[in-house]
Amino acid sequence: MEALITQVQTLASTADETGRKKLLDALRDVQYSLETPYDTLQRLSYLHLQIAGARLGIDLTLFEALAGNENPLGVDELAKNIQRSARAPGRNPDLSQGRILRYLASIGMLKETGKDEFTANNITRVLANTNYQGGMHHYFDTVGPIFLELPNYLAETKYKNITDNGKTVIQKAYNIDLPGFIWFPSQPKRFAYFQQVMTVQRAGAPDWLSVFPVEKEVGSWSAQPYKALFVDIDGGFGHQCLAFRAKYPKLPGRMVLQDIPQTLEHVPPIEGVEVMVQNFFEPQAIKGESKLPWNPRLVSFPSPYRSADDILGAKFYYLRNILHDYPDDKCIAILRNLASAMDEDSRILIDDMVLPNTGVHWQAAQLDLTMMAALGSVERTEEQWYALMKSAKLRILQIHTYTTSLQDSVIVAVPQ
Ligand SMILES: C[S@@+](CC[C@H](N)C(=O)[O-])C[C@H]1O[C@@H](n2cnc3c(N)ncnc32)[C@H](O)[C@@H]1O
Repeated sequence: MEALITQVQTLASTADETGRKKLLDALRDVQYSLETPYDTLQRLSYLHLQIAGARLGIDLTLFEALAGNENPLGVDELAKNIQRSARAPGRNPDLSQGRILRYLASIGMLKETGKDEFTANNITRVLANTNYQGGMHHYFDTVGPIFLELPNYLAETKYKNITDNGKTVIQKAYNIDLPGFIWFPSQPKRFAYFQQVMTVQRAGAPDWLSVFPVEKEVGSWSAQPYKALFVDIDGGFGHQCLAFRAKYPKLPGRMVLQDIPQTLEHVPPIEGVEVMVQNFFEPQAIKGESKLPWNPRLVSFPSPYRSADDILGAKFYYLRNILHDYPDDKCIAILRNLASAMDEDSRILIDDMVLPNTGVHWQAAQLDLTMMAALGSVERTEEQWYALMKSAKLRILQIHTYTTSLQDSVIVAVPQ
């Protein structure tokens, strides 16, 4: 047994991302093949409890306490840590029986080192990180109730595909009329958790800059007089602007982060990145037509808008994980707003999943169902992307794929 485990670990340590994922899936298949029906019942029936356990551990600051100590901690010491924690004020948990801790250890979220004594493992360290904690909150607090409603919703709607973002499971789960992405920003706590997890999505996997040939695409394009090189449309906290600038510090041209005010008010200043309010359902402000000279006194875009007339078209209009939030009619509206802003050198870069027609990975399939249930949208197959772009009167020039399980890709598009 030990030899087998060492062999698997060695294989994993030398594998690339694709190989590592293949190994994980193969190990899962072996595990399931060994299950008795009762094992299967046990595993599936308690899936809710696993994420509830993670939430509990986060609320009690257990993961931070263990990850912050090299040595194992006893339950009494852990309880004292929780009382001292600024994030769990007034909490005085009874850990004396170790029930929560032993459950978390039994499902691998921490490690039991002796009687009433625990230490961190790799999963503890993930759950001690604020952004991953945001993810646990997002999936437990906000997405969880949607999953619970999904079977009944689909039974009531005769299992039709969900394509209307005003009639998804979210309206039933939260007793609201608004589409998810209109309702969501009005929920500051939920929205903040979501933005946190957005910053770590795909962490550890290759990113789009590893495959997209930025310098080649920029070629002889000139940023003169004051053109934007990169507009991150609904870029959230601006992490892609940061990554782009870190990789290409010398490329000329302005960097612009656009989003809605509810998001931008949480974004700390980012050096070299101008922040601009832009609703993507309204005409894109950074556009090809230039009527007025540039006003050099304005070093950042005030909110709300400055005059759009003195802003020149951008080289790249980048949309990461935006179009998968919307059904086709809304995507077409977003894309048309961009198409009418583009000049002949502009390119739309869509950073989204491009699914194969068969053999979709479970991580992609679960995201797709979440999109359907919450937003009436879809993770599109290559065929669906081509059809959507044609309807938006755009032409796909290339598709650069950079992850294997999710098939994250950059779709490069121009007006037809
Ligand atoms: C799925 S997140 C993607 C964020 C970012 N592109 C990323 O990959 O991390 C969607 C973003 O769209 C923004 N958003 C939602 N509705 C919008 C609208 N009507 N106009 C502009 N941005 C919007 C949200 O504030 C959020 O930052």
